Amino acid sequence: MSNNIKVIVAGPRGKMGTEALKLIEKEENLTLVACLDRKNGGKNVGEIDNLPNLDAPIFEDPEKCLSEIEADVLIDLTTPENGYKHTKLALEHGVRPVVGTTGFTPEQLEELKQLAEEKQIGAVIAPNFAVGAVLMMQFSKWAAKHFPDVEIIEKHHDQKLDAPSGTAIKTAELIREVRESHHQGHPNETENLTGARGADSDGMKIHSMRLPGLIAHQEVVFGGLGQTLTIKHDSHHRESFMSGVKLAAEKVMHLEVLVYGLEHLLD
Ligand SMILES: NC(=O)C1=CN([C@@H]2O[C@H](COP(=O)(O)OP(=O)(O)OC[C@H]3O[C@@H](n4cnc5c(N)ncnc54)[C@H](OP(=O)(O)O)[C@@H]3O)[C@@H](O)[C@H]2O)C=CC1
Ligand SMILES: O=C(O)C1=N[C@H](C(=O)O)C[C@H](O)C1
Repeated sequence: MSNNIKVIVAGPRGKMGTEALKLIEKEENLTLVACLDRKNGGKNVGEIDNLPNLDAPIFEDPEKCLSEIEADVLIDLTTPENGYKHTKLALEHGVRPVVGTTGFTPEQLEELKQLAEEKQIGAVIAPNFAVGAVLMMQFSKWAAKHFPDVEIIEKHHDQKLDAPSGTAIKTAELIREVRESHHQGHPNETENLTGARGADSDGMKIHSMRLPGLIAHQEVVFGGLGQTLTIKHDSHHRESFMSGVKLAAEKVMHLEVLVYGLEHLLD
């Protein structure tokens, strides 16, 4: 374990960013050296209402932040567009990105992977930092070997920007590694209301629900002759993601490539 990891957090006022600051506040081996926000530039974290009382400057300009601050890791919990820009800039400045932000395109992921390889800098992009969710995805991959007919139902709070969730996309990708590509349902089925059958990923269906009161939940439902199997995970609180964020911040210090998914860091 690295002793003192100097961390920049992007998106500190967000739901996840604030939770990440609380994590850093209580972990002795993590030190907050700056935050990247889209307001409050020039202020100190400790001055901002509802944020932990941590002593670190806030920057609005990512280039300035990464040039002026000596940091080991950038934890990004922002939006797809900004998260991608921050990750790229961090790699260019030799700062290891730990990215929870979802909604990157496959092309962006590939570009970031190549950049990390070129710079020989570790990076972690994890669509879900909750260990239970990682297990749910791995169990689903196993189940899909035996049950090739599967639908994914992901349920999130109604402030979420991207659909389907990064977790649902990653689950479908893992299932695709073992499932023979085929259309599901009746070959002549019609949608009398557009979208009724959900999004299509290689014949698998993905359904996205957005409601107040939800946090982050997913069910992977497999159907076989005379039986169904449901693999389900619920994050009831954003604390559920923080042990994964900590693990990623520690492990990324020893990586020289980009890894996509927390499963690559778990024993
Ligand atoms: N990997 C995982 O385990 C998890 C990933 N996520 C993902 O993390 C991301 C954040 O989620 P969540 O915290 O719920 O979202 P929030 O909307 O609560 O937080 C996002 C924060 O990012 C800020 N922001 C936007 N653009 C910038 C920028 N250019 N520079 C600095 N800050 C910026 C926003 O500022 P403002 O308030 O001004 O809009 C906001 O405070 C999402 O992509 C989500 O899918 C979420 C949960 C778990
Ligand atoms: O936006 C969220 O809240 C979450 N986003 C991630 C995703 O898109 O999968 C992880 C988790 O589901 C919460």
